[in-house]
Amino acid sequence: MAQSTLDSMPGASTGTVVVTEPLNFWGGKRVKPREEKNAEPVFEPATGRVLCQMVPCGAEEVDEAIQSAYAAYQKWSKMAGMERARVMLEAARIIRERREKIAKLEVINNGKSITEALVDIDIAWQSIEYYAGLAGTLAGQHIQLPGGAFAYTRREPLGVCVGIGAWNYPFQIASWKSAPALACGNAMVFKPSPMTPVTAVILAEIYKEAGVPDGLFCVVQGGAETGSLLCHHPKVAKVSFTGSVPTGKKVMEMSAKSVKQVTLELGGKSPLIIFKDCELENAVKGALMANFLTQGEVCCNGTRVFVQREIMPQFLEEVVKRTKAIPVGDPLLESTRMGALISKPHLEKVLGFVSQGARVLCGGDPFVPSDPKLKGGYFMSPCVLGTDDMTCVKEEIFGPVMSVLPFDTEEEVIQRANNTTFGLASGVFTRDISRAHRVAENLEAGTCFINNYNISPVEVPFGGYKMSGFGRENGQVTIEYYSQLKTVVVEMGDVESLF
Ligand SMILES: NC(=O)c1ccc[n+]([C@@H]2O[C@H](COP(=O)([O-])OP(=O)(O)OC[C@H]3O[C@@H](n4cnc5c(N)ncnc54)[C@H](O)[C@@H]3O)[C@@H](O)[C@H]2O)c1
Repeated sequence: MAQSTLDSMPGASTGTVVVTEPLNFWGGKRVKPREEKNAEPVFEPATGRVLCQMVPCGAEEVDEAIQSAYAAYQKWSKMAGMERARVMLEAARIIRERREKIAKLEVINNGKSITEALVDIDIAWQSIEYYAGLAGTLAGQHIQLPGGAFAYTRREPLGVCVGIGAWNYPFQIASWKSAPALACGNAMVFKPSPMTPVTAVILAEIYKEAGVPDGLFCVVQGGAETGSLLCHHPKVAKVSFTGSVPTGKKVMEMSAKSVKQVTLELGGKSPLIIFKDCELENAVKGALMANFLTQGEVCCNGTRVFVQREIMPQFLEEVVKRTKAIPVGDPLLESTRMGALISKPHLEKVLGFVSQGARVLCGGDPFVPSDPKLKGGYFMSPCVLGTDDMTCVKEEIFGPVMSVLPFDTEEEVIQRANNTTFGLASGVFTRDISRAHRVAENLEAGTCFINNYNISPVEVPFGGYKMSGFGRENGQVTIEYYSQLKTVVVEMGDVESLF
């Protein structure tokens, strides 16, 4: 298995790992692709080398995975919440124990720095631990009715849920979706992005080792076609999707045909508003955190940084100085703060945005690290832009590109901040607490950070407004997105019939 891939991890360095084990998982084990003919190469972003082959699952394989998940669901859903919790806590413990190996594999497949990947893996096990804690608390209500009759509600699972993931947080997305799903008694079939297929199957193995019934968490590999087979399958009760707005719309349309529930975690172009009364040092740090994690490939990034005109010169001086100082290079080195973008076409797309006539204050060029093994990697220098009204300020770039825009008044900046079809996140830096809460109230976004940016504790709901999607991940509320209420009405006397 990839237990063997994982075992090779401690000594692994960039440019050395090849993954050959099958990447599908159902029925409690890894499953070889039925036919190899549509195999696609998966690249290690830091070197441009082929890491493995991704072979998409066809209709029969998708059906097998779903049937195996359904069989597991029949057992798992009958267990008490506390029994499910014990298994999930064991899964969280195993992930914690193997965090370094899993993080390394994530880096090799995704290109992000090891420092960040370790945080991602920690957030993944924390999410499983958090929902394990909630599993035993799921309960209904008792409602007294006239004449001794009563009703009660039962919080029941939905059935087989599908998770479809993006490539920027592969292991974490699989955990954020499966943790609440499993806590509520569902099974999940997860499809990772075809660009990052290698770590979801490790999560599947860990769940199995922790004691879930075979089939409870399955992994099918593939792209759009496999995703569409999952969304159309009649035995699937819900689809939880993380990805771009155009794909999210398709997922919703396909799911509508058989009235499946849908959660959509989509893209963003989030505003970060910095008022002149802010603590400047923190605001600068906040702007960097809002733009440069995971090479800027983060859905909730605050890529439109609005700065009040009076403090613009000092702000720009600091931000540009620190952006230029970000160490870009081998993502497995602890000193690296920015690794490689996910793919060559994506790097070219991001560089294309920069070259659209914007005022470049720093970066925005292809970057070739001095280490010869990284020559074919997809690196660029982090970039700060200083002009308004360009495509860069409207469309999601999904790369290390921050746009800094001047503003004068609170009223004006709120109107400009909300002038977007997206609504995933937002942020405000100010020392004026009334202003902070007023701005938070008026921003049209699912999250508003006050005097910080891009922290995502698992206890806190996360999700979008407007075209950034609906439904939530994390927090107690997500239980509602993975369960349904049954009402049971109980008569204690005779039936009063009108007939
Ligand atoms: N809101 C969030 O939580 C969040 C988190 C991470 C990424 N994102 C967003 O994801 C996007 C980047 O990820 P991406 O490039 O992988 O997005 P994408 O939309 O191209 O792909 C996402 C997933 O959908 C699958 N897919 C593609 N076509 C499909 C179809 N027709 N039917 C079913 N599935 C299909 C892909 O194979 C992949 O697994 C960005 O827009 C980013 O903002 C959002």
